[in-house]
Amino acid sequence: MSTPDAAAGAMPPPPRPDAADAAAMPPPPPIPTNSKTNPDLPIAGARADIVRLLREHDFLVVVGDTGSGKTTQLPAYLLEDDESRTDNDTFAPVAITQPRRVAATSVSRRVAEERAVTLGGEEVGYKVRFDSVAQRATKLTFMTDGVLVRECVGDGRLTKYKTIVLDEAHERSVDTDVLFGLVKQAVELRKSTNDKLRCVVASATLDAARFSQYFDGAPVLRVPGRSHPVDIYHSKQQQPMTRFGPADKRYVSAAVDVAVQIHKSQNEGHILIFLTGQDEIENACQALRREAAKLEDTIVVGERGPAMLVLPLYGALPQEAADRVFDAVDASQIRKVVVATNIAETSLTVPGVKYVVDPGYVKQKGYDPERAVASLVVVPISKIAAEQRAGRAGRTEAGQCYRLYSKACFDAMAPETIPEIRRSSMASVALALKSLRIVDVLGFDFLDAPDQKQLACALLELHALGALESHGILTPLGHAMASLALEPDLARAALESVHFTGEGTTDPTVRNAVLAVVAMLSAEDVWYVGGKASDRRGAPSARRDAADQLRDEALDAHARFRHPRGDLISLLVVFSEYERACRSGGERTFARKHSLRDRALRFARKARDQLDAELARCERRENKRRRESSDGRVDLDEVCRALAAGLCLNAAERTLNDAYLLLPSASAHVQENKPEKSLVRLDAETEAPMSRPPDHICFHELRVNRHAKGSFARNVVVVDGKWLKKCRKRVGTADVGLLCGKEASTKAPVVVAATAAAAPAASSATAAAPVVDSGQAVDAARARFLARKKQSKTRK
Ligand SMILES: Nc1ncnc2c1ncn2[C@@H]1O[C@H](COP(=O)(O)OP(=O)(O)OP(=O)(O)O)[C@@H](O)[C@H]1O
Repeated sequence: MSTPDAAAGAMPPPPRPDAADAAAMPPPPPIPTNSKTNPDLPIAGARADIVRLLREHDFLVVVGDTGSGKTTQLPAYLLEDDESRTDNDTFAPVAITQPRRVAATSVSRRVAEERAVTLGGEEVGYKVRFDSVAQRATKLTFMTDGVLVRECVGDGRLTKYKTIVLDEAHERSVDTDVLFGLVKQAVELRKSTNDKLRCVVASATLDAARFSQYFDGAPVLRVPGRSHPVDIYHSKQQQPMTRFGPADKRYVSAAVDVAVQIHKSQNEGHILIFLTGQDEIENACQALRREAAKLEDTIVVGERGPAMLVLPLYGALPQEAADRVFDAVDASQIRKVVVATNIAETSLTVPGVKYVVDPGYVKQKGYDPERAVASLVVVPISKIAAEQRAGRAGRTEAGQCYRLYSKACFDAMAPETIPEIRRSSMASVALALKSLRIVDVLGFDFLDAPDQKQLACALLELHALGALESHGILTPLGHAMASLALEPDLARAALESVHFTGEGTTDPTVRNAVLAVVAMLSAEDVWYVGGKASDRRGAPSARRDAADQLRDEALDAHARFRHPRGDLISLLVVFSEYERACRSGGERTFARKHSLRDRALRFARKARDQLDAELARCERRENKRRRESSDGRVDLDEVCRALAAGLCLNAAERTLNDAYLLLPSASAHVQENKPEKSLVRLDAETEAPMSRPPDHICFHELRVNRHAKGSFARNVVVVDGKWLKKCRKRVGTADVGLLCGKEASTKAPVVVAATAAAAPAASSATAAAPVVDSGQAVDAARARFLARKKQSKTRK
């Protein structure tokens, strides 16, 4: 079927998906007279087409310019159409996915405002990780992709909903890509029933033909027109790039300078600056505040313009801090300067933003499958991202976008962002798919099949962590891991702390301690070190001395928390002392006094409470009883042992010169090109409290430090070699073919062949068969035998 491509608004009338159908089409449903939608937005012209096409097709692709009204208006059209109908064929409840929590919360608030209803009532709500403001019957629920993926885990047919709107589909996070396949499957499952599920895929910029083809030849509706025009200015200079990202951080000071210039010379209107991460943002905020203070001092009486209000916005910010960005202010008195990561790139409307400053970089997740380590790298953005950023300036009035890169540089940008699934750890993706009973994960219907090698490694990791049987079925432990809102390694640690798979009762002090560590790892970095890193290197000596002093003071303040058993236990000490401070009402001063990040502590506390409830559900299912702790003291051996069970695939042992040698990853036995032996070191702060370097460590993160020329294990915990041996006993014993529910073959391992990434999913999975040593061969044969036995039992 060819792709129908419709247009709305000022364009010629949309060609129908099929001419014969069009002739027989019923007239478009009338727009309710009491509509609470905005008739002035470009999407309003396409309203009738949206409703009609969605009644006729299971899938609809809507491509509309940024600000045309896809996010806020389209779901409301579906709701109002329901209200004007008398039959039972309704669109609501509708789930609308957003790539990020700040988008889900702020957009739902906007829609509730437009509809003059209370957020969290029957009409509009939101659900994000660790926070749900919605009822079961809420008709329009905005949620992150991740939340909907997790709902699919519990209900593969998504029976709660009648329509799914996959918004910002171009963002291509792992969750979005998984959702494409899951929603497609749910629509298929409900196709032949009278409880149809429909799906709208919406974006400002996506390859409509590819999406249409993937979603069963869905019609494509184009909605041209922005709410307001945006003038774009390019810089004449080119930022030098290296293999590791921009050559220096000049773009941060350049962005600050441009914002200050705008503030001094331009009319009212808020400014939005895009930077790559929290540290950069906090540094830029400090610089902007310094500039604002200087301006205040030099302003001539009577010439005072609006004062600058500098606000950060990044993913790890707690809700209240993020909310400040959206608070209404009098623009004649205050000019907001919001310094944000790319979380402000899609869906968000910061009312009154008129100027966007875009240096053209983003921090992206990368993944090194050889060492099974995730990393973050700063890379140039794609054209799509640049357009989205510019789009933020024209939301509530005409705007301007200042690109700190040349037009030539823009022309050279990649057209779209590489999907996250192509550059991240697949462990949680594979776990989610397995918990949906998708056995042949390598054959899953992805829009873009991820790297087969990474996916195969993820399966091996999950098997090594005890989440998968050798024939690819999820173990009870794996099911429990999938039900926790955590990465598989941390979920494993949490479940180990309650002896999920073992005998005995749970020691609540150990359980709570592990949960505290896991919650702290889910928050932003708690250790706050004042002074800019760039000031400590190569700055004039006075600035360097001041920065060094700030840093030393912070490290001194942190030293009291540092524990000889490693950073993870130090985090536990911080958390416990913070809790004590909260109980005595001293939480407000605690962070400042000890040079810690208050937001991280508050976030961790909330995350711990949520995890506590989730883990309690698992314990109830397992019928675990809690033992009364005799004296309330935490058995740190048990805490470290539980953490080791989760992090055992990130483990290293000491070599003679106090460097640490990484233990083989779960997939090392099937690697065709064996990875180089990798040495890592400990940070000075981790090492300081230890009387001697430990023999074995596990870690949560590995950082490559280009200045110190080496890799450093971060968030380390000291573990016992015996524990590691026990937790790692499944490492290297699995067969990827079997893990995908197929027969193991004795041929070479497809998973790591140089051509594996390019091979189509299904065929590579069929052929997959790791090379195994004789011990592993026996295990694999036994697994095959058990799988066959199980199959024949099922047949009987
Ligand atoms: N919080 C808000 N305050 C003021 N106006 C808003 C707000 N949210 C949305 N709007 C208005 O509604 C318009 C449509 O917003 P909406 O988010 O629905 O557009 P969109 O097409 O989804 O854009 P994008 O593709 O950028 O997400 C905006 O351009 C803006 O004019």
